[in-house]
Amino acid sequence: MATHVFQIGLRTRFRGITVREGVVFSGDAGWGEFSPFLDYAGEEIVPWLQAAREAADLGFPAPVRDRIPVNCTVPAVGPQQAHRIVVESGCSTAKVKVAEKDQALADDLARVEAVRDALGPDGRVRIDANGGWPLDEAADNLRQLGRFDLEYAEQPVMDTEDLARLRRDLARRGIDVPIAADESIRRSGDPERVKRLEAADVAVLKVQPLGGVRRCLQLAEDLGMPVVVSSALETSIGIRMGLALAAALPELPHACGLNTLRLFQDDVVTDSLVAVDGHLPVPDVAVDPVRMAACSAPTDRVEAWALRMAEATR
Ligand SMILES: O=C(O)CCC(=O)C1=CC=C[C@@H](O)[C@@H]1C(=O)O
Ligand SMILES: [Mg+2]
Repeated sequence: MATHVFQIGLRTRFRGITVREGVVFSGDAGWGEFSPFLDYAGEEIVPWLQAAREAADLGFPAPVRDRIPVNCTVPAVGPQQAHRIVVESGCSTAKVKVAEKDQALADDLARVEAVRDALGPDGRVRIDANGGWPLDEAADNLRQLGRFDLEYAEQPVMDTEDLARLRRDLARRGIDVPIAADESIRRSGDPERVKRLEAADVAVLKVQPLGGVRRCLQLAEDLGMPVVVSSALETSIGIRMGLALAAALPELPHACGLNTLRLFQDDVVTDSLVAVDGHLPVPDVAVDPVRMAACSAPTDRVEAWALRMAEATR
Protein backbone atom coordinates (compact mmCIF):
# COMPACT_ATOMS: atom_id res chain seq x y z
CA MET A 1 0.00 0.00 0.00
CA ALA A 2 1.37 3.39 -1.01
CA THR A 3 0.40 6.26 1.29
CA HIS A 4 0.92 9.94 0.72
CA VAL A 5 0.08 12.96 2.88
CA PHE A 6 -0.65 16.01 0.74
CA GLN A 7 -0.84 19.71 1.45
CA ILE A 8 -2.29 21.87 -1.33
CA GLY A 9 -2.97 25.62 -1.33
CA LEU A 10 -6.39 26.96 -2.36
CA ARG A 11 -6.70 29.80 -4.86
CA THR A 12 -9.30 31.57 -2.71
CA ARG A 13 -10.26 31.19 0.93
CA PHE A 14 -13.10 28.65 1.08
CA ARG A 15 -14.92 27.44 4.20
CA GLY A 16 -12.44 29.53 6.20
CA ILE A 17 -9.39 27.60 4.95
CA THR A 18 -6.57 28.39 2.53
CA VAL A 19 -4.74 25.03 2.61
CA ARG A 20 -6.20 21.55 2.10
CA GLU A 21 -4.55 18.54 3.71
CA GLY A 22 -5.22 14.82 3.70
CA VAL A 23 -3.98 11.34 2.85
CA VAL A 24 -4.28 9.38 -0.39
CA PHE A 25 -3.48 5.69 -0.38
CA SER A 26 -3.68 2.75 -2.75
CA GLY A 27 -5.18 -0.71 -2.33
CA ASP A 28 -6.08 -3.70 -4.49
CA ALA A 29 -8.79 -1.79 -6.37
CA GLY A 30 -7.18 1.64 -6.76
CA TRP A 31 -6.72 4.88 -4.83
CA GLY A 32 -8.73 6.32 -1.95
CA GLU A 33 -8.66 9.70 -0.21
CA PHE A 34 -9.02 10.37 3.52
CA SER A 35 -9.26 14.10 4.09
CA PRO A 36 -11.61 15.09 6.90
CA PHE A 37 -11.42 18.84 7.56
CA LEU A 38 -9.31 19.68 10.59
CA ASP A 39 -12.39 20.72 12.57
CA TYR A 40 -13.67 17.13 12.30
CA ALA A 41 -12.41 14.74 14.97
CA GLY A 42 -13.30 11.56 16.90
CA GLU A 43 -16.32 9.55 15.73
CA GLU A 44 -17.05 12.00 12.95
CA ILE A 45 -13.93 11.05 10.94
CA VAL A 46 -14.64 7.29 10.98
CA PRO A 47 -16.88 7.31 7.86
CA TRP A 48 -14.29 9.38 5.96
CA LEU A 49 -11.77 6.52 6.34
CA GLN A 50 -14.40 3.89 5.51
CA ALA A 51 -15.09 5.73 2.25
CA ALA A 52 -11.38 5.90 1.37
CA ARG A 53 -10.94 2.20 2.14
CA GLU A 54 -13.95 1.28 0.01
CA ALA A 55 -12.38 3.12 -2.95
CA ALA A 56 -8.93 1.58 -2.44
CA ASP A 57 -9.94 -1.99 -1.51
CA LEU A 58 -13.29 -2.66 -3.22
CA GLY A 59 -13.57 -0.15 -6.02
CA PHE A 60 -16.89 1.23 -7.17
CA PRO A 61 -20.33 -0.13 -8.11
CA ALA A 62 -21.26 -0.37 -11.80
CA PRO A 63 -21.91 3.02 -13.44
CA VAL A 64 -25.10 3.81 -15.36
CA ARG A 65 -23.69 6.97 -17.00
CA ASP A 66 -20.20 8.12 -18.05
CA ARG A 67 -20.62 11.90 -18.16
CA ILE A 68 -21.60 13.93 -15.12
CA PRO A 69 -23.04 17.47 -15.32
CA VAL A 70 -21.38 19.71 -12.72
CA ASN A 71 -21.75 23.21 -11.33
CA CYS A 72 -19.03 25.76 -10.79
CA THR A 73 -18.54 26.83 -7.19
CA VAL A 74 -18.34 30.52 -6.37
CA PRO A 75 -16.74 31.35 -3.00
CA ALA A 76 -17.76 34.48 -1.04
CA VAL A 77 -15.81 36.79 -3.38
CA GLY A 78 -16.73 40.17 -4.87
CA PRO A 79 -19.13 40.42 -7.84
CA GLN A 80 -16.46 40.93 -10.52
CA GLN A 81 -14.49 37.90 -9.44
CA ALA A 82 -17.71 35.88 -9.14
CA HIS A 83 -18.64 36.83 -12.71
CA ARG A 84 -15.18 35.80 -13.96
CA ILE A 85 -15.25 32.43 -12.16
CA VAL A 86 -18.57 31.55 -13.77
CA VAL A 87 -17.57 32.58 -17.30
CA GLU A 88 -14.21 30.79 -17.10
CA SER A 89 -15.81 27.60 -15.77
CA GLY A 90 -17.92 26.91 -18.87
CA CYS A 91 -20.68 25.55 -16.57
CA SER A 92 -24.35 26.47 -16.96
CA THR A 93 -25.07 25.89 -13.25
CA ALA A 94 -23.34 27.87 -10.49
CA LYS A 95 -23.38 27.42 -6.74
CA VAL A 96 -22.79 30.65 -4.86
CA LYS A 97 -21.67 30.84 -1.25
CA VAL A 98 -23.72 33.28 0.83
CA ALA A 99 -24.03 34.20 4.53
CA GLU A 100 -20.25 34.46 4.96
CA LYS A 101 -19.18 35.74 8.38
CA ASP A 102 -18.44 39.50 8.34
CA GLN A 103 -20.43 40.03 5.13
CA ALA A 104 -23.92 41.51 4.71
CA LEU A 105 -26.93 40.44 2.63
CA ALA A 106 -26.01 43.25 0.23
CA ASP A 107 -22.75 41.37 -0.55
CA ASP A 108 -24.74 38.20 -1.28
CA LEU A 109 -27.21 40.07 -3.48
CA ALA A 110 -24.37 41.68 -5.49
CA ARG A 111 -22.58 38.33 -5.91
CA VAL A 112 -25.69 36.41 -6.94
CA GLU A 113 -26.72 39.20 -9.34
CA ALA A 114 -23.27 39.02 -11.00
CA VAL A 115 -23.55 35.24 -11.31
CA ARG A 116 -27.04 35.45 -12.83
CA ASP A 117 -25.71 38.05 -15.26
CA ALA A 118 -22.78 35.78 -16.24
CA LEU A 119 -25.06 32.76 -16.83
CA GLY A 120 -27.94 34.51 -18.56
CA PRO A 121 -31.59 33.61 -17.99
CA ASP A 122 -31.18 29.93 -18.98
CA GLY A 123 -28.44 29.16 -16.47
CA ARG A 124 -29.18 27.75 -13.03
CA VAL A 125 -28.10 29.49 -9.83
CA ARG A 126 -28.12 27.78 -6.44
CA ILE A 127 -26.89 29.26 -3.18
CA ASP A 128 -25.29 27.69 -0.09
CA ALA A 129 -25.53 29.43 3.30
CA ASN A 130 -23.92 26.60 5.32
CA GLY A 131 -26.56 27.13 7.99
CA GLY A 132 -25.40 30.71 8.49
CA TRP A 133 -28.76 32.51 8.74
CA PRO A 134 -30.94 32.83 11.85
CA LEU A 135 -34.41 31.36 11.26
CA ASP A 136 -36.13 34.73 11.65
CA GLU A 137 -34.07 36.27 8.81
CA ALA A 138 -33.87 33.34 6.41
CA ALA A 139 -37.26 33.63 4.67
CA ASP A 140 -36.80 37.32 3.97
CA ASN A 141 -33.23 36.78 2.72
CA LEU A 142 -34.53 34.09 0.36
CA ARG A 143 -37.35 36.36 -0.80
CA GLN A 144 -34.76 38.99 -1.76
CA LEU A 145 -32.28 36.56 -3.34
CA GLY A 146 -35.16 34.74 -5.02
CA ARG A 147 -35.49 37.54 -7.55
CA PHE A 148 -32.46 36.04 -9.31
CA ASP A 149 -34.44 32.81 -9.84
CA LEU A 150 -32.80 30.19 -7.60
CA GLU A 151 -32.63 26.49 -8.40
CA TYR A 152 -32.49 25.89 -4.63
CA ALA A 153 -31.00 27.15 -1.36
CA GLU A 154 -28.62 24.75 0.40
CA GLN A 155 -28.83 24.63 4.20
CA PRO A 156 -30.10 28.20 4.77
CA VAL A 157 -30.42 27.46 8.52
CA MET A 158 -28.45 24.88 10.50
CA ASP A 159 -31.01 23.04 12.61
CA THR A 160 -33.07 20.41 10.78
CA GLU A 161 -36.31 21.34 12.58
CA ASP A 162 -35.73 24.99 11.65
CA LEU A 163 -35.15 23.90 8.06
CA ALA A 164 -38.57 22.23 8.07
CA ARG A 165 -40.16 25.36 9.65
CA LEU A 166 -38.54 27.58 7.06
CA ARG A 167 -39.71 25.35 4.21
CA ARG A 168 -43.30 25.57 5.48
CA ASP A 169 -43.00 29.33 5.95
CA LEU A 170 -41.71 29.80 2.38
CA ALA A 171 -44.65 27.79 1.00
CA ARG A 172 -47.13 29.81 3.08
CA ARG A 173 -45.66 33.09 1.86
CA GLY A 174 -45.47 31.98 -1.77
CA ILE A 175 -41.66 32.26 -1.90
CA ASP A 176 -40.66 29.73 -4.53
CA VAL A 177 -37.16 28.64 -3.46
CA PRO A 178 -36.67 24.87 -2.98
CA ILE A 179 -34.55 23.77 -0.01
CA ALA A 180 -31.52 21.44 -0.14
CA ALA A 181 -30.12 19.73 2.96
CA ASP A 182 -26.35 19.31 3.33
CA GLU A 183 -25.15 19.64 6.95
CA SER A 184 -28.50 18.19 8.11
CA ILE A 185 -27.49 15.02 6.29
CA ARG A 186 -23.73 14.79 6.73
CA ARG A 187 -23.29 16.22 10.27
CA SER A 188 -26.56 15.57 12.12
CA GLY A 189 -25.96 11.87 12.81
CA ASP A 190 -29.54 11.22 11.62
CA PRO A 191 -29.82 11.93 7.88
CA GLU A 192 -33.31 10.43 7.64
CA ARG A 193 -34.67 13.11 9.97
CA VAL A 194 -34.69 15.35 6.88
CA LYS A 195 -37.20 13.00 5.29
CA ARG A 196 -39.30 12.49 8.44
CA LEU A 197 -39.64 16.24 9.00
CA GLU A 198 -40.08 17.01 5.28
CA ALA A 199 -37.29 19.52 5.74
CA ALA A 200 -35.92 19.55 2.18
CA ASP A 201 -36.66 19.08 -1.52
CA VAL A 202 -33.13 17.98 -2.47
CA ALA A 203 -30.49 15.92 -0.62
CA VAL A 204 -26.80 16.83 -0.96
CA LEU A 205 -24.66 13.69 -0.53
CA LYS A 206 -20.89 13.68 0.01
CA VAL A 207 -19.10 10.35 -0.21
CA GLN A 208 -16.39 10.80 2.44
CA PRO A 209 -18.47 12.13 5.36
CA LEU A 210 -21.23 9.61 4.61
CA GLY A 211 -18.96 6.53 4.61
CA GLY A 212 -18.63 5.57 0.96
CA VAL A 213 -20.37 5.19 -2.39
CA ARG A 214 -22.42 2.14 -1.45
CA ARG A 215 -23.73 3.72 1.74
CA CYS A 216 -24.69 6.85 -0.20
CA LEU A 217 -26.57 4.78 -2.77
CA GLN A 218 -28.53 3.15 0.04
CA LEU A 219 -29.16 6.52 1.71
CA ALA A 220 -30.39 8.00 -1.59
CA GLU A 221 -32.87 5.14 -1.90
CA ASP A 222 -34.03 5.53 1.71
CA LEU A 223 -34.44 9.30 1.42
CA GLY A 224 -36.39 9.00 -1.83
CA MET A 225 -35.63 12.56 -2.92
CA PRO A 226 -33.50 14.03 -5.73
CA VAL A 227 -29.79 13.85 -4.94
CA VAL A 228 -26.94 16.24 -5.71
CA VAL A 229 -23.49 14.69 -5.25
CA SER A 230 -21.03 17.22 -3.95
CA SER A 231 -17.33 17.20 -3.11
CA ALA A 232 -15.69 17.62 0.26
CA LEU A 233 -13.07 19.81 -1.42
CA GLU A 234 -10.82 16.95 -2.45
CA THR A 235 -7.98 16.10 -4.83
CA SER A 236 -8.95 14.25 -8.02
CA ILE A 237 -8.75 10.99 -6.03
CA GLY A 238 -11.63 12.12 -3.77
CA ILE A 239 -13.51 13.69 -6.68
CA ARG A 240 -13.33 10.33 -8.46
CA MET A 241 -15.12 8.82 -5.43
CA GLY A 242 -17.91 11.40 -5.85
CA LEU A 243 -18.07 10.72 -9.58
CA ALA A 244 -18.51 7.01 -8.84
CA LEU A 245 -21.63 7.86 -6.82
CA ALA A 246 -22.95 10.29 -9.43
CA ALA A 247 -22.35 7.66 -12.12
CA ALA A 248 -24.18 4.91 -10.22
CA LEU A 249 -27.30 6.76 -9.00
CA PRO A 250 -30.44 5.67 -10.85
CA GLU A 251 -31.50 9.31 -11.39
CA LEU A 252 -29.36 12.44 -11.57
CA PRO A 253 -31.67 15.41 -12.17
CA HIS A 254 -29.27 18.20 -11.06
CA ALA A 255 -25.67 19.21 -11.78
CA CYS A 256 -23.23 17.94 -9.14
CA GLY A 257 -20.86 19.98 -6.95
CA LEU A 258 -17.79 18.07 -8.08
CA ASN A 259 -15.93 20.76 -10.01
CA THR A 260 -13.92 22.00 -7.04
CA LEU A 261 -10.44 21.22 -8.40
CA ARG A 262 -10.67 24.72 -9.83
CA LEU A 263 -10.26 25.99 -6.27
CA PHE A 264 -6.98 24.06 -5.85
CA GLN A 265 -3.49 25.25 -6.80
CA ASP A 266 -2.29 21.71 -7.49
CA ASP A 267 -3.35 18.07 -7.56
CA VAL A 268 -1.88 14.56 -7.18
CA VAL A 269 -2.94 13.08 -10.55
CA THR A 270 -1.80 13.60 -14.13
CA ASP A 271 -5.14 14.73 -15.59
CA SER A 272 -6.98 16.81 -13.01
CA LEU A 273 -10.75 16.37 -12.90
CA VAL A 274 -11.67 19.88 -14.05
CA ALA A 275 -14.90 20.11 -16.06
CA VAL A 276 -15.00 20.88 -19.77
CA ASP A 277 -18.31 22.30 -21.06
CA GLY A 278 -19.87 21.79 -17.64
CA HIS A 279 -19.28 18.04 -17.55
CA LEU A 280 -16.79 15.61 -15.99
CA PRO A 281 -15.96 12.15 -17.34
CA VAL A 282 -15.77 9.09 -15.06
CA PRO A 283 -12.19 8.07 -15.86
CA ASP A 284 -9.47 5.92 -14.35
CA VAL A 285 -7.20 8.28 -12.43
CA ALA A 286 -3.44 7.90 -12.50
CA VAL A 287 -1.38 9.46 -9.71
CA ASP A 288 1.52 11.57 -10.88
CA PRO A 289 4.70 10.96 -8.83
CA VAL A 290 6.14 14.39 -9.67
CA ARG A 291 2.97 16.29 -8.72
CA MET A 292 2.60 14.09 -5.63
CA ALA A 293 6.12 14.95 -4.50
CA ALA A 294 5.50 18.65 -5.14
CA CYS A 295 2.59 18.71 -2.71
CA SER A 296 4.08 16.54 0.05
CA ALA A 297 3.17 17.71 3.54
CA PRO A 298 5.96 18.55 6.03
CA THR A 299 7.01 15.87 8.53
CA ASP A 300 4.99 17.21 11.47
CA ARG A 301 1.80 17.07 9.35
CA VAL A 302 2.64 13.54 8.12
CA GLU A 303 2.84 12.50 11.78
CA ALA A 304 -0.42 14.30 12.59
CA TRP A 305 -2.21 12.45 9.74
CA ALA A 306 -0.84 9.08 10.89
CA LEU A 307 -2.53 9.79 14.24
CA ARG A 308 -5.76 10.80 12.48
CA MET A 309 -5.76 7.57 10.45
CA ALA A 310 -5.30 5.61 13.70
CA GLU A 311 -8.10 7.62 15.35
CA ALA A 312 -10.46 6.82 12.47
CA THR A 313 -9.65 3.08 12.39
CA ARG A 314 -12.43 0.91 13.75
O1 LIG B 1 -21.11 21.86 -3.90
C1 LIG B 1 -20.17 22.48 -4.47
O2 LIG B 1 -20.35 23.19 -5.45
C2 LIG B 1 -18.77 22.36 -3.99
C3 LIG B 1 -18.54 21.75 -2.66
C4 LIG B 1 -18.87 22.64 -1.50
O3 LIG B 1 -19.52 23.66 -1.65
C5 LIG B 1 -18.43 22.28 -0.21
C6 LIG B 1 -17.43 21.36 -0.06
C7 LIG B 1 -16.85 21.11 1.17
C8 LIG B 1 -17.30 21.72 2.28
C9 LIG B 1 -18.45 22.57 2.31
O4 LIG B 1 -18.28 23.72 3.05
C10 LIG B 1 -19.04 22.96 0.96
C11 LIG B 1 -20.55 22.76 1.12
O5 LIG B 1 -21.07 23.19 2.13
O6 LIG B 1 -21.26 22.22 0.30
MG1 LIG C 1 -23.18 22.86 1.50
